[in-house]
Amino acid sequence: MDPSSLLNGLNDKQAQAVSAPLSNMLVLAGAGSGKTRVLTHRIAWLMQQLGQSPYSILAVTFTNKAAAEMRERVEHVVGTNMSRMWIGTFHGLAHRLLRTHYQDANLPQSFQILDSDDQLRLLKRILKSLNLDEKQYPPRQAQGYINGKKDQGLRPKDIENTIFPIEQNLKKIYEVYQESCDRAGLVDFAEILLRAHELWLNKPHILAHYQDRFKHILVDEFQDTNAIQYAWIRVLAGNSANVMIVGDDDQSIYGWRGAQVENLHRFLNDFNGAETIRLEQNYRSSGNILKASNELIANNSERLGKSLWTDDVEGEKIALYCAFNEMDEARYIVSRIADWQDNGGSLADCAILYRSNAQSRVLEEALLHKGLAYRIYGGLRFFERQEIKDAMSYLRLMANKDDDAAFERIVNTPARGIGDRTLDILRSTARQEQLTLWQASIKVLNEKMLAARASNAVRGFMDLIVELQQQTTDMPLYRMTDTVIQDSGLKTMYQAEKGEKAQARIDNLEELVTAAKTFELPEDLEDMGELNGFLSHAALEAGEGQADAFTDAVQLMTLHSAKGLEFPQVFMAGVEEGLFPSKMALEEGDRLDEERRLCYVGMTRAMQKLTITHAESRRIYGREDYSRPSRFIKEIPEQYVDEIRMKTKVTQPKPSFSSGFSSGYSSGFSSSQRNQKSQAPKPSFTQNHDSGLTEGQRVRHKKFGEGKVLELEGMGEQACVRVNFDDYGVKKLKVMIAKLEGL
Ligand SMILES: Nc1ncnc2c1ncn2[C@@H]1O[C@H](COP(=O)(O)OP(=O)(O)OP(=O)(O)O)[C@@H](O)[C@H]1O
Ligand SMILES: [Mg+2]
Repeated sequence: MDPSSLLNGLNDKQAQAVSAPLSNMLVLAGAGSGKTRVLTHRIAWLMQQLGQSPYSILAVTFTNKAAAEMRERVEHVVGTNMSRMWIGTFHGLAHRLLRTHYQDANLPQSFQILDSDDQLRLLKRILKSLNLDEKQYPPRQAQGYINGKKDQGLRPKDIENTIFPIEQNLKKIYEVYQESCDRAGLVDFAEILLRAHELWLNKPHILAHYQDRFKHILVDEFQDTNAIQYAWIRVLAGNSANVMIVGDDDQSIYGWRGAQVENLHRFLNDFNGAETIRLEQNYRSSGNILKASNELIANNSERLGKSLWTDDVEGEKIALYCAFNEMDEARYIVSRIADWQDNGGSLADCAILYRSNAQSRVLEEALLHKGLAYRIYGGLRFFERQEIKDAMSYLRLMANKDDDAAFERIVNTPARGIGDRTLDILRSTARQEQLTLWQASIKVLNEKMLAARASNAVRGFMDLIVELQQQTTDMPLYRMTDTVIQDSGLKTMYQAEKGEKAQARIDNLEELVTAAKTFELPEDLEDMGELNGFLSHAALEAGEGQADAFTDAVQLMTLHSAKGLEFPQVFMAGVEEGLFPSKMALEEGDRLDEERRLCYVGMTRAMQKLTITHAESRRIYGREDYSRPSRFIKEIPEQYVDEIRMKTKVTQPKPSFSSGFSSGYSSGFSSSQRNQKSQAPKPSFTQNHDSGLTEGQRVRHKKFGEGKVLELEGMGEQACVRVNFDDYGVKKLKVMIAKLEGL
């Protein structure tokens, strides 16, 4: 391919970064300046112009969604299958390493991931067992302490003893917590990274293998790496890999979770000959939005300093709407989205961003009321919902009987007469004998430590798990999931609850079967088995995968999860003192700058139109607050803002807004304000293929039986096909190997 075509559509600075000789490099630039685009093109350049194999490339992105997009974009540019390239989040990649080298990492093959909710439950139990008062040692604080230490690479033995009893006890909690995770084969999120780092340090032959392999390491959003992530990359890179990092100090928004923006400087010191390339042209936002964002962020001190310009038109001013209350705010936003849609715009072009997850409920109600489809990223994550976690816990316990977190969750769900007293006996036996709860139950039963009824109940539970496991061994994953939902009694339990909420829970359980059906285990992880693969997928990709990509829907997410994304229409809701900046940030002075960066991230997501809203009163977290507009609004010069006046109050609510959304605002806006270009939907390609297969065709596979071809990609030896098998769900197969028979 002609090298210039890879550089087409790039400015000089971008082209310089993409086509640089092999070296270490930092691309430091503001929002929307094409950092991610440079990273993607660089990967293509490495392969096409410098003859590097995808096998030698490791790319780290911030979300699984971003990873999938990047893989797709690179495949599109280079036209080959990139399955041999490793690309993912820090957690996803580290998890993959641990799965592959579980023995060297001292983990059982069936180890499971402990999410933050389960982690908290486990800690509560540990506090109790140590006789520590939850008031003096709030479980969340202990959780923060443990995760914080792990993020710094510290085990309990690495933490110095202090004379302060609280610290000593926190350390003790960490110790006991870790022992019980290790016993149960559970790793929390921070542990995944820490163990992967320890794997480098303790197993030189494994490190050598990967150092030999990954000659090229590329990391997006580097400003948000924490100490352990930095160390992991540093060790892996050794002295020979070429590392390209891209980042923006103004978008560092995870300081509260241990991210260290100093890692950008550290990189320049630690990596030989690292050069900095700065990009200054913004291609995303129209003039007013960009200038307003620049002015806002200029209020921060200690910036590396960047200037961003655009040659795009001034565009529309930022709309600022002051609502009576949160319902009026939601209604306003929704009415604007409906207008946008009426003018031919697509819903997916609209994003509503908020500071706190709790804000989403009112927005959801307003969207439902208006009949607009929406999708939530993060927050109410599918795999975090109660009923899903219940069902997954059955699967987890079937995969690994020592999984204490799963045991605790379902031992009496649905209720089967195992009360607190019985559980206390199980827990204390487990603690005294250093056993897991499952092992402790066996002992308690054998030694007849329980009254007959309790003992029958525990036995019944254990039998159920063993039976479920035996009965489903040879089933495809989705049938296994379905069987568990039915035979565990979960479905019956939720059916008995009645009401809309219960129905939603049943719908979700059914959706879980679909999720299992469409789950694809990556080829190189086949050893771990479909069940373990699915469980890890649920823990790692919670929420990101929930979206049905085919429905046009408004996107709702927190400001944090909007990082790296862009939308023609952005609404920032609840921009009020105490909410954004948050109360906590206001109390701890040094966090104000980080909130401002978060505001900058939010504003710079907007391409054509940014709307900022705040409410005079707001009911949130169960109380009513009267609030002032955020200081961030005042920091945006007036010339970029169009303040929307509320229409005169109407006493009669509009009929279509009879419930809940009946406050003052009465009509939509003049259409002159809405002449935004709408974006055409992406075309979908149906291709013919040199394999002789076509999309939509029915085929037969020796093992998986009959199914329908969903998608074909790549050519020749690399050609792959995705087939939805009637009994086994979606599988991605190499055409050469699969030997599909057309029907
Ligand atoms: N040279 C260019 N010509 C035209 N469009 C470009 C160019 N470079 C980037 N873009 C477009 O500008 C937008 C922003 O690019 P990109 O997402 O790579 O920026 P970024 O620096 O990674 O932003 P963020 O800091 O928000 O992650 C994208 O739509 C991208 O396709
Ligand atoms: Mg980016």
